Parts: sequence; structure tokens; C-alpha cells
Amino acid sequence: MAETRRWELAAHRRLEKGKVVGVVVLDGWGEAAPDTFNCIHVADTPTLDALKKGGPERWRVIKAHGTAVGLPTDDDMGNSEVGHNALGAGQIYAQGAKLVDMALASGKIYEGEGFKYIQQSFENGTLHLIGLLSDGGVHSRIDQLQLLLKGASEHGAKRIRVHILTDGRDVLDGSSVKFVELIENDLAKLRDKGVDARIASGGGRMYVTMDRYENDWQVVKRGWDAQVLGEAPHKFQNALEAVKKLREDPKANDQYLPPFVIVDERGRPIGPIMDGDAVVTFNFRADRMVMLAKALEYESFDKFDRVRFPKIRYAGMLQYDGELKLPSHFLVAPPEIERTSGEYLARNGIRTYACSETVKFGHVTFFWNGNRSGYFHPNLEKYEEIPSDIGIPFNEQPKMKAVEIAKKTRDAILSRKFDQVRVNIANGDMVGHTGDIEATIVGCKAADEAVKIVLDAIEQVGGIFVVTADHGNAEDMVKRDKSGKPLRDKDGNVQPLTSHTLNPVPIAIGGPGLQPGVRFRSDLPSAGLANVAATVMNLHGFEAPDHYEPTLIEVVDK
Ligand SMILES: O=C(O)[C@H](O)COP(=O)(O)O
Ligand SMILES: [Mn+2]
Ligand SMILES: [Mn+2]
Repeated sequence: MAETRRWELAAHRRLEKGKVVGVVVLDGWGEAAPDTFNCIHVADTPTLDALKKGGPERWRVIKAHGTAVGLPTDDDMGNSEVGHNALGAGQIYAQGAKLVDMALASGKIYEGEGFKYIQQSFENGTLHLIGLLSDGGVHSRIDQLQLLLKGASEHGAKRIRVHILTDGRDVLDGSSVKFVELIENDLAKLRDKGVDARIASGGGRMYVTMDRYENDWQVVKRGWDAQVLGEAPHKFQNALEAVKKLREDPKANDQYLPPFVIVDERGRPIGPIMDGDAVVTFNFRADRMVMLAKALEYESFDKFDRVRFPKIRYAGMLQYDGELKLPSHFLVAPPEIERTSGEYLARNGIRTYACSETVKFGHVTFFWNGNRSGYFHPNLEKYEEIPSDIGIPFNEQPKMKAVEIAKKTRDAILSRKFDQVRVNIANGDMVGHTGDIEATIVGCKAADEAVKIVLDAIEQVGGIFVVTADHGNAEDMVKRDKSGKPLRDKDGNVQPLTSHTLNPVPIAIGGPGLQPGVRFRSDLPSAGLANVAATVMNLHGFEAPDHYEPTLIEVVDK
């Protein structure tokens, strides 16, 4: 069926071609009731407030979590990968989390090429499992790791080493202890069955291993030293003691725990990665595993000194980059996100500029284009990255590069060299993840200022804007009870919510180029992020392909 589809898009019956369309994605910017823990509400955000007044015809909310973005259930919060995939692809795909669930439930994971490949190391080598240890469901899920541990041992793994990355970002800070206990319990059961299974190393996800978009290779190096070389500044006899001890530092935070290795009575690391071993990175999400995948797989590599490059059999939980075919072995085939709006528009001559700062750059390029790196049409596209701050938590620089991104985008708009400009403004999300309420308020204000710069430029060229978000975060910064009341400890302190939320996100359209009769339809109350691509195509003057989720807009006579 897909092969017979044409790439050429039909002209829209009512909407003209030739307007510059500015698509702004506010990362981590959900819609929620006014509240002191709603940083978007508390912050001074005149631009977004004005857009909201355009509802219901030019402002509304759309779903950004759960099944609306291809996640297993409606209890799953949205995230950048699935959010930008849906925004760019215009279609809802079963995402990595769900595909892994299905492969584990059916047992097919053990019959695939990837598992058969690593299995060859089980006789004489160790199986290493590296990944994020939590039930956040954004990059990985602990229940999938538990099933994989059991399944791998039943399929011949005799010696297993788990290299954990503590979370505190997609889940509450401090929850690392309970997740380590859970896995230690499972490993003890495996040991009872004669499998030599232990946690071998660990560290906080933002400080060890899980950098993204090559922002800071030192993060990956710290992980490499612990996981592969068995070297780290902290040494403990077991992981529970490690996490508990490291958390005694008053400034400790699961996201940033320093690297540690587990050692035996004689102080020797119990699980460095050696020649002949098998390695699985058990995150299903790509962005924060690609860098490690390169270090594990590429013979030639110059990002840091690996000291030792063990000859291993390596598989990702998924293939993380479809264009680079990385890693070349994987346990579960990733969703085949095809016929994205980026590809359609490039093939129909639309000139596109995409911009963000490093920590979100791949969101408006790689994720937007269906986890595909590179351009569709280099002559028509320009992707520009503004370097992010390195090595500081974002609550220390909450304005991030919002204004710089907006100014570059303004220049791109005013150059009139592009038909679409697409940006991601990171503050609501990146500062929201720190749990620092004051800083998040500052970040939201900066994001609003950046939006104004882009909208002013759109105004100058007679263009159209679409302002939306990929999922919630900054609009709710506190852990709540079932009735929605903030939970307080005995001293009256609230527990900051560092994660994303289940809230819907706003979408606003406008600009001088928007024809007077264009408004949001009222017959799609459950629409979600995947409905945005068809909307944007319409605003470029094209009908959307019929396999896309329906457009959010209609044109009425005025
Ligand atoms: O990777 C992260 O920073 C978080 O786990 C999820 O945030 P994102 O989906 O907004 O990137
Ligand atoms: Mn995001
Ligand atoms: Mn986030």
C-alpha cells in the first residue's frame, strides 16, 4: 500500500501556498489549572497569555501522552521522543516501549537475530546490561529489565552484570534506592538458581552515560570507565550501599550521582566488560543511548580515549538510529516511522530551517523526522544548532539559549530563504526537570520572550505561526495525592516533581498570513500531537495525505 502512495501533495482547496510558516515547540509546556506550582501560570508570559485569548478558534489543547502518542497506556506521560515523532510524522505509531513489551510478552525477543547474536557469548562470557533503572517509561522500564534478566538466564546466560543509571528525572528524586532494592532482589533469586548475577557499576543518568546529541562526551567517558574499565572514584561492596551512601551528601541527587563500581573483598571490580562478553543497552529510547552505542560499536572512535576496546557482541534494545543503522544488532525492531511531514514537504519543494540548542537539537531534526539523522534534501533544508551550556545544571542558567535560538530563527525568517522555520525552546522542560521552582519560573519567562521574537518576525514577513508543545512539565512541579493536593512531609515541605506530566498541551495558530476564515475545528475534541502535521501542511497550502491524522483546522467563509 505505502509504495503506491504518491509523494506529490495536492493543492489545498482553500489555502494559498507561499506563506512562511513558523512552528514553535515549547518543550515541557503543558496546560493546567492556575496554581502556585504551575510555573507557567506564575511566570510572566504575556505572549502565550495573549495567544490563549484566541481560543477556541485559534487556541486549544491537544493530547500529548499515552496512546495518543503510541505509548502502551494512558497512564504513560508524554516525552520528547514520542511527542516530536508524532508532531513530525502526522501518524500514531506503536512506540519502542510498547514494541518491547510485546516482544517480551510473546517471547519473540529471544527468537530474534539480536538475541541469538549475543547468546553466542553466554557460554564463555558475561552478559552486561546497561541502562536507566526506573519505572519512568521514557527511556526504559525496570519491569522490562526484570523480564529480560529472567529470560536471558533461562536462555543460557550464566554470568550477568547489570550497570545501572539512577534516574530522579522521569521519577521522583530518591527513588533510586527502591529500584536498586527491587533489582537486587531479582538478582539474588537468580543466584539461588546458580546464575552469577550482580550489579557491577552505577551512576546518575545526567552525569554518567546518558548525555545526548554529543553535548558532553565526558559524561559517556565516566560511564565507560566504570562499566568497561571497572574504574570509578567510588567503590562499594554492593549497589544498595553505594546508592544509600552517595545520597548522604546533602546535595546528592539521583540524576547526578557520581560513578561507582562494585568491588570484591580484595578491591577488584566485579564486572568490567571484557573480550568475549555480550552487552545489551536496555533503554528503548534512542537519544541518550546513541553516544554509548557509538563507543561500544565503532572500531574507529576519537571522542575520548577508550583505553581498552573490548571485542564484544553488542545489541541495543532497539536500533537507535535508522540512518546510521546503529547499533547494527538489536533485540527489537524499532517502529518504522515513514512518510514524515518533513519528507513530504521537502519532496514538494518546501524550504525548511530547523533550530534548537544542543540538548534539544535532535528533537526538531532527528525525532521530528522519525528517528532519522541527516537531511532529506540538503539544498532545501538547513538545520542549525546553538551550543548548550556544558556541565551545569539548568537551574543555574534557566534562560538557557532561548533568546539565541529565537534570534537565529528571526534571521532565518527575515532572510526569506525558508518556507518553514521550526524551533524547540527547551526551558520549560530542562529547567522543570531540575525540580527548582524559582528557576523554572525564570525559564518560562525566557521561553515566552523567545516566542515573541519569532512571532514578531513572522508578523514582519506576513507569515503564519503554530505554537505548541511536546508534553507537559513546567505546569506542574509538585507531587500530589490522588485528589490533586500537594503532598507535604512532616516539616511541611513539598516533594518537587521533576518528571513530565499527563497534561494536554496548548496549540495556537495566527499571524497576518492566516486567512480570515481559518479556525480550529470543533469536531476533534480528542485530537493529539499527531494531528499537527496535517495542520501545518494545510498552512503551507497543501492537502495532507489521507493516511495522516486529520487536520485541526477548517476554513469557513468570512
Ligand atoms: O531525557 C530526558 O531529559 C528526560 O528523560 C525526558 O525528557 P524529554 O523527553 O523532554 O527529552
Ligand atoms: Mn520534551
Ligand atoms: Mn523532558
